[in-house]
Amino acid sequence: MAPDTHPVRNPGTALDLSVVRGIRVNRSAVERRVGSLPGRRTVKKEWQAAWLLRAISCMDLTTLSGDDTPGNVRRLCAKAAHPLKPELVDALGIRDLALTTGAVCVYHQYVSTAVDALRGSGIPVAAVSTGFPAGLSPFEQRLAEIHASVAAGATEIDIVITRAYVLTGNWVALYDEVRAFRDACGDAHMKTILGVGELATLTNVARASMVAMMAGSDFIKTSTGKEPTNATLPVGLVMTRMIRDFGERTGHEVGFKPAGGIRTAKQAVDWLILMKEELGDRWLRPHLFRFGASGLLTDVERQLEHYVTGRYAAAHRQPMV
Ligand SMILES: O=C[C@H](O)COP(=O)(O)O
Repeated sequence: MAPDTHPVRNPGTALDLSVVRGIRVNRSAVERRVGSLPGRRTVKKEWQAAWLLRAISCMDLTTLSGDDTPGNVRRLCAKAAHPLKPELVDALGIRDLALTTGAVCVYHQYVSTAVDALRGSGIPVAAVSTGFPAGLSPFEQRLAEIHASVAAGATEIDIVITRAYVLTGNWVALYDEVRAFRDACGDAHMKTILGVGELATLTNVARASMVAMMAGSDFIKTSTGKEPTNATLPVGLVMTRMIRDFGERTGHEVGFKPAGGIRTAKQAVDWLILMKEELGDRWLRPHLFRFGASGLLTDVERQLEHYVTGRYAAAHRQPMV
């Protein structure tokens, strides 16, 4: 299944400060709602495999390590194109699906390596950009980084915001920054990383989400994977409620990408349940939902193997991606 292309983009709106300042989040209500989610939709065994295949198709298979090499990136791309072992594909009866991950996500340095490795596969390359992960390099340098990654063939750009703008309530500066990044992206789709673990409150997360969408983000993304706290379900609930709210106000659909610390098939299913409950089935497809994850595919493959054979593969037989 070649990843869905993004049919429509979010053009954004003017910054509406009265909307942004009017947003307040009640943490205990959020926690109650998150606590009720697992009981709402038990995923039956036979459906579990289908949900895990969906998780693969929505995965930005990621490597963002200081020791990345061209060889690692090429191996990651091969895995993205063929995420499951051929014998597992046959046992699941999904050869015709031609399943791939949603994208491969790398540092700028490896965009051209990934583009070459994925040529002909239809799998997009996403680049983390704008001084990832802290986002504190000079502004012109951050813009230049976007231009360079787009020129190298990235069709998705994951930008990071200046967290200080959120922490000081400088919504105009945040809007202008994200808008400038969006302009620099051109036709590349932009995912805006909020760095939620550094935003102090859920109200800040909600307001930053709204400003990022007003400024034209195609996706909002929780984390870089480098903050002390990354993707959590309460934060996910707040961000998806903002996506719903923005959609109701403007008619624009914005995607969601939880990232950082998502390593198990069970976590993946929890996130898919959240999306289905909060935003509906349209947000279970790669044009509106992605996992940002470096290690998740390993466990998903392991669980699918268990589903098929009734036992787990020995750890040494499970390739690390
Ligand atoms: O954007 C993706 C994240 O950096 C991945 O984080 P992870 O390595 O914890 O899965």
